Amino acid sequence: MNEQEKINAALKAVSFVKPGQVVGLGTGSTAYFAIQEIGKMVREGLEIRAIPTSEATRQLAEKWNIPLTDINDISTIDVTIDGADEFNSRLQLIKGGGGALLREKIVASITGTQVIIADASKQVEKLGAFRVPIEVIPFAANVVTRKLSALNGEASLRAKNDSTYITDQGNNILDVDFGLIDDPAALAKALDHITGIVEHGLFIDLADYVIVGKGDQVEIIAAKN
Ligand SMILES: O=C[C@H](O)[C@H](O)[C@H](O)COP(=O)(O)O
Repeated sequence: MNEQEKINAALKAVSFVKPGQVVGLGTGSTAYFAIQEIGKMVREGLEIRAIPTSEATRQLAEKWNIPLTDINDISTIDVTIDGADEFNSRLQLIKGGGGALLREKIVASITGTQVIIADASKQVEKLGAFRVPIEVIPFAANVVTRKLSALNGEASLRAKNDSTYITDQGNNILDVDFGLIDDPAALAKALDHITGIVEHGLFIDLADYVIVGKGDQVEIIAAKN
């Protein structure tokens, strides 16, 4: 994990933001730098409306006086800048380490240009060293845990400060070890069909670009369509 790589990726990503756009604001320690930079651009006169992907990001955006809008009042988001926990060469992602995957995926699903920013440690050949975060309704946590073991997934209920972790939607997170994942798209489809899962952290065909900081360089990787 390299802070300067995160900063460099974030500074590159904000060049995707243009005046008048609706902008999705991601969550996490990498998105933090992009939000801060967008805040400075707003202070210098950039006019945008933004949609935060978590309550933490909402607070950060408010601190920077970034104008916010309600996702229910718009039909598309022009560009979203967000982080990731892992990405592979097909720009498939694991997200949700910070618990924000549900709003992040909703935002990504209506975003025209999804820009992921990361330091070099996030780039992997196969996804899965980072456990897949899965948001579940509390009522179903054990039901889903048992169904996941049928998919060779070992689930742990996320905790924070000795209590069960609660998402912005009042749900829980299972962090699931599937080992290294041979076919993330197939696993994502299987997870889509488990009742009780609200959403999972496998992001398939959602990233248009990954901007990765590598030392003092920045690499922009575009999705192959
Ligand atoms: O739930 C959190 C998000 O998916 C984050 O974008 C992801 O965990 C990466 O966070 P960070 O940039 O702090 O590594």
